[in-house]
Formats: sequence, C-alpha cells, structure tokens
Amino acid sequence: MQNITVKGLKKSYGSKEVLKGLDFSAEQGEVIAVIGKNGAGKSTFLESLMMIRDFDEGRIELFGKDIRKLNAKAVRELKRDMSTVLQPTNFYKNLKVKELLSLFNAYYGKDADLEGTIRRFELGEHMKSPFDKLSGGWKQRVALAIAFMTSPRLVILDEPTTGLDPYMRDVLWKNIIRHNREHKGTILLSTHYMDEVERYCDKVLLIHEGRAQVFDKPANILAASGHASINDFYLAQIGETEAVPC
Ligand SMILES: Nc1ncnc2c1ncn2[C@@H]1O[C@H](COP(=O)(O)OP(=O)(O)OP(=O)(O)O)[C@@H](O)[C@H]1O
Repeated sequence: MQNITVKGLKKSYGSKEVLKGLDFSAEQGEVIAVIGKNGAGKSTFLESLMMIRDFDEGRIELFGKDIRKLNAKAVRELKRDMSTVLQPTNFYKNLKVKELLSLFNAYYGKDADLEGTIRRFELGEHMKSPFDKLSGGWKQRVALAIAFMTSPRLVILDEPTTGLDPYMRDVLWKNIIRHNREHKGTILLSTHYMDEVERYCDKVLLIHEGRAQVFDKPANILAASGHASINDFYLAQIGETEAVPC
C-alpha cells in the first residue's frame, strides 16, 4: 500500500523556484532518505508532507487522501497517524526525562505506549536526568522516542542524526529500524550522511534542481552507476550539473 504519493510538486519563495515538479511515492514499511545539497528543498518537501508548509502546484496524497481536499477534522485525524521530531530546544527544560515522557504520554492518551517506548529506545539509564543536562545525542534519542510513542504510520524526520557521533548515530538508526520493522510504518528523513543512506535505508530520493533526480534502492543505484559508494555517486550527480569555481 502506498502511504505517500506526490505528483508534480512545485514551490517557490518569491521568485526563487525551489521545487519544480517533484514526483515521489512511499510504500508501507519503507525507510527512505531524502538527500541533496544545502538549499535543494529537502525541508520544504518534508514540511509540505507534514502539512505545515503550503505548496503552489501539484498533488500530495497521504494514505490515499488528497491533502488539499480534506476538511479540518480530516486533517486532524490524518495528523494522528503522523509524527515528526520536535526540536529538543522547545522542550520544557527543567523536566526530567521521566516527567517529559509522562507529559507526552498524557497528551497522546490511549494512543501512546509509554512502557514500550522506554524499553525500545533503552531510555532507562537516564529517566531521572533533567532533559536539559543530557548530551545532544541523548536529547535526540528522547526526541525520537517521543516521535515514535504512538506508533504512527508515517514518521518524518529532518536530519535526525546531525551532529551526533558515529556510535550514537548507529544506536538511533537501530532504534528507528527496529521500530519500523515492528510497526510497518513509513519513515522519511533527510540526511547529509551518505554512509547512513547506504547502510540503513531502503530507498533514496535525490532532490536536485527542484526535481527527483534519482529515486531508487541504494543497491540498484550502485549497480547501475558503477560507483563504489553512495557518497561517490552523490558527488558525481551533483558535480555533473555544476561547474566548480576556480
Ligand atoms: N520561508 C522561506 N522564505 C524564503 N526562502 C526560503 C524559505 N524557506 C526556505 N527558503 C529557501 O528555499 C531553499 C530551499 O530551502 P530548504 O530549507 O527546503 O532546503 P534544504 O535542502 O532543506 O537545505 P539544508 O540542507 O541546508 O537544510 C533555500 O534556498 C532556502 O534559502
């Protein structure tokens, strides 16, 4: 089943055309990375899917529903099936991790699985730590746990592992993959780490010049392009259309 279908998505900021007709689809159970250089439009694309950024032209269907044709109640219902990582800086700084999780647990009500979340994301050792005193990696781990607390059908993450050391990135990815395997959701995330794309993602979307320049499985991309790594492939793709300044 297709959880996301995007056709001809266009978005400009003033005279700057960022998305020029982007096509995309995502199946249930897939983990998909969105890559592209700084300013390519990754966040714009993800925010359009999250229904927090308006777009100019094209169509977005989530779980088979055209998001432009929904009334307010239907949008609310749809959003219950979706989740994203909140910016850790927005959290109540003085709360302990345990209190923060309980707060979201109460907010989500019967949809939430507090105990399961603590277990899956192995949060036990820091339950009594103030959120504000955690390292960046642990803050992100707690933020991800909250995003997955209700077992949403669609999770959208904007650079979830940026700034984290390789070990913490691996821990977070294992959590993401395990959760998705158990719940068969769709996870869509942007990243600048090409090793993550190759290692953990089912598919990769390369946004370049406002369009989906490539959308395929990492193994297929490597086989078709002959590159040794997704990083080499990415550099070749971006480099081919851009002159290097002298
Ligand atoms: N609200 C806005 N108003 C004007 N321009 C914007 C706005 N949001 C984004 N842009 C511009 O649109 C382009 C795409 O931005 P976007 O954040 O979607 O790219 P990105 O691929 O996520 O970049 P990065 O990898 O640097 O996070 C950029 O040139 C950015 O400056």
